[in-house]
Amino acid sequence: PWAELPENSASCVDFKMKTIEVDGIKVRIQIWDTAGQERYQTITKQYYRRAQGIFLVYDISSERSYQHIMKWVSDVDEYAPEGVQKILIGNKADEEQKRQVGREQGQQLAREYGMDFYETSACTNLNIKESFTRLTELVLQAHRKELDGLRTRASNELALAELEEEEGKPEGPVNSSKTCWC
Ligand SMILES: Nc1nc2c(ncn2[C@@H]2O[C@H](COP(=O)(O)OP(=O)(O)OP(=O)(O)O)[C@@H](O)[C@H]2O)c(=O)[nH]1
Repeated sequence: PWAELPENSASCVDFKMKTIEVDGIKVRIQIWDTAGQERYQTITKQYYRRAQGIFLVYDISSERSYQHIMKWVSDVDEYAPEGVQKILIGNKADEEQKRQVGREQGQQLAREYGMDFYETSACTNLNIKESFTRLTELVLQAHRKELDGLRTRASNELALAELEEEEGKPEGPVNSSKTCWC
């Protein structure tokens, strides 16, 4: 993937790979952490295009970061693929004494956008594994649906082609030697 990186992206995109287990299956995930600052957005938006799952993250100790989520959602809607899976994250849950955004506010916003919601902490590891596993699960589910749809369509088309072939066949020897009953 490095060959496809836009120029100057080193300072605004961090990349990691990780293997996690979902439903007993080992899944290797690529994690792209894009910078939040406005000045990098021409570059970072280009990464949405190939995303399958996205975490929209605010900081529970910053009302401003929470207000920004609407803007992130509209960017994601504009630049990410249609079936992209999204989860809302309220990070820094360990900073209870500095909290400016209530847990219910997070839940409410997530409900409005039809997303799952977690409060996390990168310091205490709260819900880190859970949220990554959930997002991976959602991505796998979405792809399974897509695959099932393709499979159904393919088998319908095959059945239709067989039917057409059958109907198009010239009448066989049994019919051609049929006695006339009239
Ligand atoms: N207490 C606490 N601090 C955190 C947590 N997560 C990140 N931080 C701190 O918050 C600061 C910003 O973290 P970053 O990971 O740089 O945040 P970011 O959203 O990636 O920043 P940009 O993408 O560059 O805008 C750092 O000082 C981190 O140590 C957390 O869960 N709890």
